[in-house]
Amino acid sequence: MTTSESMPPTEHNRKYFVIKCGGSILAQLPDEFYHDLMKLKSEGIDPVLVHGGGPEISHLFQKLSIETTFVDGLRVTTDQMIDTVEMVLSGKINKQLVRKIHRAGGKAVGISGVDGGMFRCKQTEQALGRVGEVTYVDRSLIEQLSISGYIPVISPVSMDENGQSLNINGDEAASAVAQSLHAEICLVSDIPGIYKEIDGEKVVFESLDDIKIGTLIEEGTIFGGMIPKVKGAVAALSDQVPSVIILDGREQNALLKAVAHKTIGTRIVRKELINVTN
Ligand SMILES: Nc1ncnc2c1ncn2[C@@H]1O[C@H](COP(=O)(O)OP(=O)(O)O)[C@@H](O)[C@H]1O
Ligand SMILES: CC(=O)N[C@@H](CCC(=O)OP(=O)(O)O)C(=O)O
Repeated sequence: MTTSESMPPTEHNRKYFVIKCGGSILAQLPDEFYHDLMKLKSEGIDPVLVHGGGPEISHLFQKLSIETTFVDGLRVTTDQMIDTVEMVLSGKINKQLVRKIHRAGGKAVGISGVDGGMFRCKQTEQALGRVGEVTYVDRSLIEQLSISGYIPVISPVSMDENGQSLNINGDEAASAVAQSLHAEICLVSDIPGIYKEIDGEKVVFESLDDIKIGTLIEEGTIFGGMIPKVKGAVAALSDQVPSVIILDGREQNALLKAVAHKTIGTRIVRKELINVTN
């Protein structure tokens, strides 16, 4: 996946690659991961980072003796909790990532769904409290930063039409960003891909389609934080987003392999595409 050498990238022909870094893996990502980001950028592919930070938020709530609950992988977020969520995601974690990219020799700008009114969101459902879903992404800020040589680092925290902050799941935010940029997505987590336990052994699926994913959720093979991940992935699949890959960010050259469509992690594609390639 490279851009033509004769045609310098403009906002019209840029090739974006959306990378979502889960909170489960952030602290364990090797320096090589950040160097590979720079490599992508130097090869004419614009990485756009979206991050989570669920474990860090849970850890802080535990210290504050505030109980947290999840429904299908989404954190029930009360009015009292939302500011803490925003501080952890848009403050601490966002800036940690920006610092790491700079240490690797790159340039990054940390923003959240609020900045430039990038995400338009609505509350998901009353029972989840201040949890939202993205209904529209204005890609202009991402484009401007990318054109200027920066890697955008996006915290998913956002707001509704009244300016009230909303907690958005990182995987769902990444899916919305990728749809808007017509980019492939790489969901970086702490597992080698989506697996099923067979005779006590975790067998990783090399590829999965939307139909099979539905079955795996129903039978309980896919649970917890993996649910918003695969739902976001399936929602993003389109002519412009042909596949989404879920992988372990600690694997050697994970990002480069994902971009080159080499065998790594689990690739999620639409059913008709699996039929064509298999
Ligand atoms: N079938 C599955 N294959 C792999 N992981 C799964 C599966 N079902 C549920 N999970 C869980 O999903 C977790 C990844 O989701 P999550 O904790 O939200 O990660 P992240 O913080 O990286 O977004 C894994 O650590 C694993 O416990
Ligand atoms: C609504 C909702 O669940 N928001 C997530 C946002 C962070 C996130 O998505 O973090 P991971 O990618 O590490 O799971 C949360 O509060 O945990």
